[in-house]
Amino acid sequence: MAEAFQQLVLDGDGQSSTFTLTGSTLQVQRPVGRKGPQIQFETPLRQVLWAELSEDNTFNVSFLNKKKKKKGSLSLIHITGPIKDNERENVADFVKALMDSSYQGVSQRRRLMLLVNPRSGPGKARSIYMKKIEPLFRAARCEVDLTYTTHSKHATELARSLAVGHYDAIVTMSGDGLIYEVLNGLAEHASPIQALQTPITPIPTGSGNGLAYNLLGLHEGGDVSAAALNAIKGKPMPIDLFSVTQNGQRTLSFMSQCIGLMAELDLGTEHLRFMGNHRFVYGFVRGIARNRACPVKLQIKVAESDKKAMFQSFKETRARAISNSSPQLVEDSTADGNSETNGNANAKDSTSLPSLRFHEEDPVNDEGWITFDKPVSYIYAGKGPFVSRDFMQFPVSLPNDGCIDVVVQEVAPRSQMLSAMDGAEKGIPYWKLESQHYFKAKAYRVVPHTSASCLSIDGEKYPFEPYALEVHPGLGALLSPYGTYHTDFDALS
Ligand SMILES: Nc1ncnc2c1ncn2[C@@H]1O[C@H](COP(=O)(O)OP(=O)(O)OP(=O)(O)O)[C@@H](O)[C@H]1O
Repeated sequence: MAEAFQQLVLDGDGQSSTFTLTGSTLQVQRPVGRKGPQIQFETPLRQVLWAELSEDNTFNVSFLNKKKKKKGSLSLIHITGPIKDNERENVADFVKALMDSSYQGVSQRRRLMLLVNPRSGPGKARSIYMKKIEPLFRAARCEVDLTYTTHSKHATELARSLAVGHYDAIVTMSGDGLIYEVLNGLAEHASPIQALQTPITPIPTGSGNGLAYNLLGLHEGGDVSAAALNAIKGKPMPIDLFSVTQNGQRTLSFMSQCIGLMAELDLGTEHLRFMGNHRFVYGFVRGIARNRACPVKLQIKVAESDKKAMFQSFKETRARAISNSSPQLVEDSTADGNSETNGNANAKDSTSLPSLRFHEEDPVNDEGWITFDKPVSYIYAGKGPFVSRDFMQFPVSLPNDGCIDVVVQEVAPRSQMLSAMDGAEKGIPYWKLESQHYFKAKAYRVVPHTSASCLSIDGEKYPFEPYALEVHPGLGALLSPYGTYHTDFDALS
């Protein structure tokens, strides 16, 4: 265990720099120029990427510092200075203490498979990688295996033949779509259960980056440096995945499925991409103006439907996860090169995905299934509170509670539907909108009675035809600094 407090004073040309290691931060005080004023940094140890004493008596430290002006994004700082021969022992002790405490419970020199989609979002992923991410991985001495994806499904092909155990994480620079491709590639791997235990983590350069916001929260979710730091220091966090079957085809989903108004406002406005994000607002308002039902048969295997009980359980589970996983304090099972086992540990060596339990023709007679019998405006089901930066559709979602959150919006008066936009970024409709039903479910099935709508699975367009879904507890893994999603949700005051 590293000492809680340690100080290093270096006397470069008569002007001293002081490095202080407290229990949780590194403080640096050094002169700017020969006679300039002192500059001060105080950075959490989690943001220290590397420290070393080189053979030629140079002390180097690299860390990420929060810029106060630039919306609090992280920037990389290197400090280098000569030391004297007689300081070597002292400096070596300090470097060891700093490295031990900065990487407590986390393996150093992570081996990362990095997939950069140069066409994602506004098309800047390549330059963001060169300018911001590569220097950061280099500073942390990560071993990076980089591929620029060249075509659709390229990530699936690479994940399908992943060398299991070779990487500590798969990092994507794109949007949520590339994660979906990676997961479905891992699902087609010869050892899918093991392959899916390789943690995945996004660096947000796409147009939809919901997962990054769920992992890092609203403040850091859009910061590519914070996301790269999560790749370097995040801890494996098991997540539930979903099997969706349609027309005999099985795919894995990690984020959401949507039909009715909320799917139409996205997939039904693709021809309006030139409008940017305004197209979603246009699609929403158009949907409310039409205010039509999406006729479907919906059956749900319900685990919980009481909003207060779900909220209580969310608060307790979240608090437990955070206290078990405060940064720097958790054992990292990737430290020895083996990824963390998860809820499917007993199936670790299996050569196939978990078998399907709830996809039979008509499950209504089974225990726990209900049929939703009111006219439906939309169904949105998924995992992770945010489906996009400004829409918290699943406020009580937990990464591995073995459930999918299913939101069913009844057809309601237009004024009520419009009020659903109020506080949608904070999940307020969960409490306020009585016509919005919320279930924790183990499985659900949808049979459309119309062809006039859309089905979106993790943002991808699927035929608007019958499908069934079931949850696989802890089948996948992400990296997280917090052991749970970094979003909060409160009771109405
Ligand atoms: N070099 C490439 N050229 C074209 N498409 C690619 C390339 N590499 C990957 N893709 C595809 O680009 C898609 C990117 O999806 P993703 O959600 O990650 O990013 P995005 O920019 O948010 O996408 P979108 O705006 O389409 O939602 C993936 O479906 C993938 O198949």
